[in-house]
Amino acid sequence: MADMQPDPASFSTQANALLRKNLTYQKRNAKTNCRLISFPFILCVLLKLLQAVVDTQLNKASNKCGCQCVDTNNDGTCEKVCGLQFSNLDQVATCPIPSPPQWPPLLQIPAPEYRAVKTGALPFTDLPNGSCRSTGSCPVTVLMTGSNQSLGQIMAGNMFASSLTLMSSNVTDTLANSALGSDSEPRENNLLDPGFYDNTPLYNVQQQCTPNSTFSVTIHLSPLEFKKEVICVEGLNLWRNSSAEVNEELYKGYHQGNSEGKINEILAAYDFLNTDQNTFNMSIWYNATYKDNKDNSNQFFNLLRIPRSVNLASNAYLLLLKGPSTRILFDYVKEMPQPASELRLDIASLIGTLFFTWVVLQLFPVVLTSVVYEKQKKLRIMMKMHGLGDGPYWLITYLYFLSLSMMYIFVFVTFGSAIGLKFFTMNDYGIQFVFYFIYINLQISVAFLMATFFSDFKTSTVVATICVFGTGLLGGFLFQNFVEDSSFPRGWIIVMEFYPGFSLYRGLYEFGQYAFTGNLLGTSGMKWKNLNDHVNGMKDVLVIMFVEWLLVLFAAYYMDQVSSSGIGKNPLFFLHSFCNKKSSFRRKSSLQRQGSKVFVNMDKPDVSQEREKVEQLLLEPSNSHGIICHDLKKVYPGRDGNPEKVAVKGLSLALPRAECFGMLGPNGAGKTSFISMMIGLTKPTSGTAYVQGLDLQTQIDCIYTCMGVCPQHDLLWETLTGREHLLFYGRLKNLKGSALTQAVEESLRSVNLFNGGVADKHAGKYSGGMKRRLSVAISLIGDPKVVYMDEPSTGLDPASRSNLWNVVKRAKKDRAIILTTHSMEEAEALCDRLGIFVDGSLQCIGNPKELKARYGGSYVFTMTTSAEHEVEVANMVQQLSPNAERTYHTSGTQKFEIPKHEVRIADVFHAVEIAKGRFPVFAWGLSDTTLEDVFIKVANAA
Ligand SMILES: Nc1ncnc2c1ncn2[C@@H]1O[C@H](COP(=O)(O)OP(=O)(O)OP(=O)(O)O)[C@@H](O)[C@H]1O
Repeated sequence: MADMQPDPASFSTQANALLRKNLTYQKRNAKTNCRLISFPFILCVLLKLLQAVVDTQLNKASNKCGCQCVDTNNDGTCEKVCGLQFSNLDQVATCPIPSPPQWPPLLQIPAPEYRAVKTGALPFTDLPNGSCRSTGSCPVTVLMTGSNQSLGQIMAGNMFASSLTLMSSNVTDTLANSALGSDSEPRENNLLDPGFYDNTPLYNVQQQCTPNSTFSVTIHLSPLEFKKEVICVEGLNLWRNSSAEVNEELYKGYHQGNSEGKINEILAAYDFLNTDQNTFNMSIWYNATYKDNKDNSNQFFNLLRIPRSVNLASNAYLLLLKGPSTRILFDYVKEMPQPASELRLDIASLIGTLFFTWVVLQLFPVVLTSVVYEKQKKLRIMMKMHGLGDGPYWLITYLYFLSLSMMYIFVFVTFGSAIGLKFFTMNDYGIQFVFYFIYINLQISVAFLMATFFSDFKTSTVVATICVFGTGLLGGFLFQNFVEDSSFPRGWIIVMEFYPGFSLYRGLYEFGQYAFTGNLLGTSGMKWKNLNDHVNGMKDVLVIMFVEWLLVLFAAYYMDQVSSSGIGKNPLFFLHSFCNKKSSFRRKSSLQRQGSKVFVNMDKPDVSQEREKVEQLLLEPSNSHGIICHDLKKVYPGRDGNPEKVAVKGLSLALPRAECFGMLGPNGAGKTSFISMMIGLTKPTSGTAYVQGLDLQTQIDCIYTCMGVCPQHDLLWETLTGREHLLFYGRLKNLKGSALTQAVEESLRSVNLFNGGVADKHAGKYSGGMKRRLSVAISLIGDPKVVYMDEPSTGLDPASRSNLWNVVKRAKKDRAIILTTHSMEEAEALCDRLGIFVDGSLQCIGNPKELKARYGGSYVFTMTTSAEHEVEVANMVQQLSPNAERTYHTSGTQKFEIPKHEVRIADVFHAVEIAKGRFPVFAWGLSDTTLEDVFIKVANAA
């Protein structure tokens, strides 16, 4: 049997068909496209405008470097000179510093009560006793490691001259208090904070001093000089031979303590860098030795190097991105990075990060709702029923959304770069591409996975929108509270990064940070080599997202297979067979299994006979039948206190090729349940069916390749034309080139949709009847061997209906068609055989004539007279046929059923003529039994 199937379309043909359909559909949705594409433009322009507004504010005289008219040449002429010396605190940050001096090493000295002391939790014995904290006499402890101890000692000597110096503020002029010094709460290194520039060149401190004595140092910020009071501080330099030693000691202490609380103690004890325990950055310890590229020597001061300058930028992100920061500054920057006027907040970077998160996220609802929409509107299953395999569907839908999303991001990045947003221009485009690519893939996979849990696209839209905003907020919240807090366990951050919104935010934040810092320092943004930076989370984010993408994609495919798209597959579906498996063996075995259940219902010999025919066919397979249903049963489980419902009770039916079988039945009889099983919308509770020799239970995907369906409700894309629908389904049925064009034209002509340009009108603009005709045309295109039509002529005018009937009549010549209808006229006109289905089972089966003969072996005689002559009419009928039965009687009109074998038509005419002579007869009639009479009779009897 299986060899009789038409060649199914190959994977690439199906993919091609779907791709073309999607592209046409996308082209039609011009409004949505414009909105989608213009959004990045609008956003970029908005960012640029914002930047301009901020710049305007910063460029106001009150915020700009102060200027004065100075007689520089002593010739009485005034020349405008700007500079630090003419600026107040609001202006000073924007002053350019010509020929900036070398940036000196800076060290923040914690207040005495925070300095490192000996504690039980620490293995160090060379720290001072804790009592010094109360007296304020704790030395400033610096732990040094490296291979060159003498260099370290010399440098330390410079820092802490003799027993130690250093430094505090009390700036003598316009500069604000030093950020560095013995303030008990040292301030953050806000780039707008003038204290930031207040760097004391330690190497100038040459003189001996005793603790707490003060002396004045000169700060050279050419051409300016500042005098500054510094305080001598006692220092304690501890040498360790390697950072490994430091680590070991530190962690030993930690592990011995075996308590998380211990880490805080350790941090407190070592908090010689910082008064804020949470900002203690362990990485400073690890990087105790640092190789200077210039002289290739190990420089101890890099021990305290800021792990990456990006942290500086985080302070500049004002409130939004502000978090605890690394507060030590011990860096060696060659020169002031830029004129101070350039040191302003890159608001665009900041807002860019937030907006961009939102922009990328907003693609999520687009994908989710589209997938759920196709599922809810049954378009997905409709395509599947016409042969679109899961593979091509997944591939094309996935690639489609991927290209759409990538295009969207490409437009955004290109335009953003074109207008000079640092966020894009400063960071390596390669890293950006990889990041966006992986994230977009993850996002689409998550949308696909979520789509398997939704059946209503409106709900999914709401959920997706909540997800987007929730993700933004949660991502931002988590980030603000944990990532920037260097004491937060890294393991937890990695766990949090499994939440895609968080990883997105993290990645974009890293880009923003690098861009900002690069811009600030006049260097570059994130480069590939920066992925290895200790505190750069990008690498983790990329790896996590990549792994997650693969896992989610697999989960989405699996869930899609077992839970949705019509018959959900067995959870172990991947172990099952493929299309080309012969099914005859299965038939026999299933028959043998169920043989004992077969019963013969002598009340319905035609139904029993059909069942026997099915048994016979299953034992001796032949090619003669397109559909064989064997004991097909559907039971809906009880819900909300209702009992279970047996909708189809063991239906057996065999349909030869080239037969149109009509299924009649009252409402709720189970017709739709039967058709739904046959087209793979629901799973049979028991029994099975063979379509073209393929088992419905296990080979539904293969059955789809030779099946056509005209569903009860038209499943069409509103913005595709009738022709485009047929082209799409034709391609799915493996029609190509001129054969496709010809089939589509013929099809359009046959359902009267060809002339007058109707074929090229959007289906959304079709009348109900036109949609119905298109649905019928779709079900027949590509020569499917089995076709299901659920009330195909509903809503058609008589002319269209007759036209449609002709189409079906032509079509049934070489295919099996199952048709449900409530129109007896249609059933009689189209169906070779009929079955009347009541309460889940067939009550009778046969061709219309047989049924009428079997169930309607009588004539119907009707006569209308005045009321007083009713009895005479009844007597007349009684004389004609003693077994006649009055079936209807009201105010002079009576209806009788007269057994055909008891009467001759001529006798009836003769009797009526006589009656007319005796009393007035207003109307009379004699008719044969109609199918409707049979239907009512059978339905009532059942
Ligand atoms: N999903 C379901 N869950 C529970 N019961 C159902 C479900 N679908 C249908 N039924 C019940 O099964 C019976 C058969 O319904 P079905 O829709 O198959 O009848 P029908 O012959 O197609 O009716 P109509 O001609 O009105 O479309 C009805 O009693 C119906 O209430």
